[in-house]
Amino acid sequence: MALRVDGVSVTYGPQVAVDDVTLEVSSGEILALLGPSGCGKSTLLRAIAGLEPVRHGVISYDATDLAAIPLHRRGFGLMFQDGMLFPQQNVGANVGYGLRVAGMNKADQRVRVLELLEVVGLGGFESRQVATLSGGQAQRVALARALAPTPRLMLLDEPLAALDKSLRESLLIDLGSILRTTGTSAIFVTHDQGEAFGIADSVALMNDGRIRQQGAPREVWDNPVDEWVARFVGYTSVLPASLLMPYLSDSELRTSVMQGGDTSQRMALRPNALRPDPAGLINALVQFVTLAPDHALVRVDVRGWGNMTVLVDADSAVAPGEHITLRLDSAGCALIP
Ligand SMILES: Nc1ncnc2c1ncn2[C@@H]1O[C@H](COP(=O)(O)OP(=O)(O)OP(=O)(O)O)[C@@H](O)[C@H]1O
Repeated sequence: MALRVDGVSVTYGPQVAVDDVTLEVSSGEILALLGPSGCGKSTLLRAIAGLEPVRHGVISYDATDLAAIPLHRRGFGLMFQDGMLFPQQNVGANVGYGLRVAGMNKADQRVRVLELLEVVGLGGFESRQVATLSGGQAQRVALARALAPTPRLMLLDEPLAALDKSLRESLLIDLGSILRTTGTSAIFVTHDQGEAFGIADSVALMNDGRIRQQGAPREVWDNPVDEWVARFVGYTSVLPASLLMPYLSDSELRTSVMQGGDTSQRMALRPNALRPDPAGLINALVQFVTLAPDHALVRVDVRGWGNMTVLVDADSAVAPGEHITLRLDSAGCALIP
């Protein structure tokens, strides 16, 4: 066990920014804290860091309450969207900051700085001025600086948000592999689903200050606990299960629906839940088509169901105004409890 957040609330005046949150990060685990803008992710991270007072609840590390322990003695590394490097210092001095503060001797500092620059792929950069770095290089320096004192937990607040898409993708992979090879536990705050699911062992979905669901990425994808979570993780429609029952071929899912026995049961559908099929029994009218290099998303209207999104192969030509038939594929369906 490592970090435990137990019933924690944080308020700004009358506003409750973090509302009774409980979560755990075990040793070596990467937890992604995912949610829309303003849901309270940064506030929770700042409370864990010791930058925000906790109104209710307890934050502890290895069963020690952190309430009386200030930021610099918690042993946590911090990294933000803007690396906040010290502009007057060169790269080596930036990376060595935490080591100087900890009183490490000069020779050991130098060894550690060079080692960390290698880890983040910036070997040979120690004398460079911060102002001459690209955005991606600056974030690598910020990562090296945070990792240098061997933090027991890294707190990362949207560390890639200021970078362009392709750099974000490659740095995400590097970041994940650096955290894993150094065995560093981490909380990674993001509003980007792809980032969260791409890096994390566990994902906590937050909305309105509360954790709505926490679990392994696959578990959250396959078993969203409610409609909000379902839509947030990419389900595009939610319909009464009774409407879909006649088209479900998967016997296990049919049994679950029947066992639920409750006529208000709902089912969430991803775009891959509906597949074009000449023998399909669901009639749909194509409204518009959005092309991507390897697939297309087709907006259709199904009578009684409303607008639905359908995933089709990039080379299967469908056009607005066309009538097509679809079948229901249980692989893209989830029953909402
Ligand atoms: N210092 C502050 N004073 C007052 N209200 C604040 C303060 N910081 C944040 N808030 C409010 O608390 C709520 C949560 O903000 P927070 O920054 O934690 O959200 P977030 O999920 O990190 O959002 P984003 O992804 O946009 O950064 C918001 O409604 C915000 O306006």
